[in-house]
Amino acid sequence: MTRSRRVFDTEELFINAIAERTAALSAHYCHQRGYFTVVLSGGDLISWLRKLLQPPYIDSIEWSKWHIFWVDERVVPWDHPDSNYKLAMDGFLSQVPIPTGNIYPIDQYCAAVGDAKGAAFLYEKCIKRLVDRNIIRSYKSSGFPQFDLQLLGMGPDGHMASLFPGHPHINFKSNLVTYITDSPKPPPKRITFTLPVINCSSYNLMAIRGMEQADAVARVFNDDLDLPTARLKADTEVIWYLDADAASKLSDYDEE
Ligand SMILES: O=C1O[C@H](COP(=O)(O)O)[C@@H](O)[C@H](O)[C@H]1O
Repeated sequence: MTRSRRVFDTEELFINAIAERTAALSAHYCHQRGYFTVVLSGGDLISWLRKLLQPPYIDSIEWSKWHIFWVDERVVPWDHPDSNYKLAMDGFLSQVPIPTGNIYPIDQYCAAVGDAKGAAFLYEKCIKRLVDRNIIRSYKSSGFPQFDLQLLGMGPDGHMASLFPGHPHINFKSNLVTYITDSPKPPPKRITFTLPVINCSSYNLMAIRGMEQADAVARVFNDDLDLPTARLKADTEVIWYLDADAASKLSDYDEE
């Protein structure tokens, strides 16, 4: 596995780099397999995908081959303002021609009634079904899902997906998807990929901007394993895209 890190001076350069890398990986996997499996997170990440909605990307990407998943989801109705699915639909997915059947939100009924356990169970089942159909690759024949690209963000406390510092679920290994009902960041009910699934991904792109994240970024690069984000790996490459504020407490970095 390689780990690369780039620091960008402007938001424009930062979002251009996300679009460029995503489009390059899309071209690679669409050509190689006929599918591109993309895992989204919530938060600021979605607005940073906006370059993909513009030329040249909007016209050149083979959107019909994309399959969309969520690394974590808040267990709220699909149309709730806290829903990561709604965030992605409103800000990105509704504006690209990805077939509806290739978009995999959490179960609508579980979301509506707030059944976190049921939502995690059904999401795991959905992922396994797609591994069986060979839409999601299987990690080195282990049966574990291997996504092509996960687009991730980090909270100021160092959480990624819905894996929070100090919570035992960071060590869960027996499920692909787990759930919590006591998230320190609202809303409390969430489902999340477990760490082994996150770290199986071929590429993990972690995008972080802002001064609020600077302490956690410095701790991550000092390998402070109390922070879930410090445990991020990938099968091929972990790509860190930061802005100057987020990188400001690192001892060394190259600005672009
Ligand atoms: O609650 C969540 O937070 C993280 C980080 O969000 P950010 O806005 O600080 O980047 C996000 O990655 C996750 O998907 C979301 O559910």
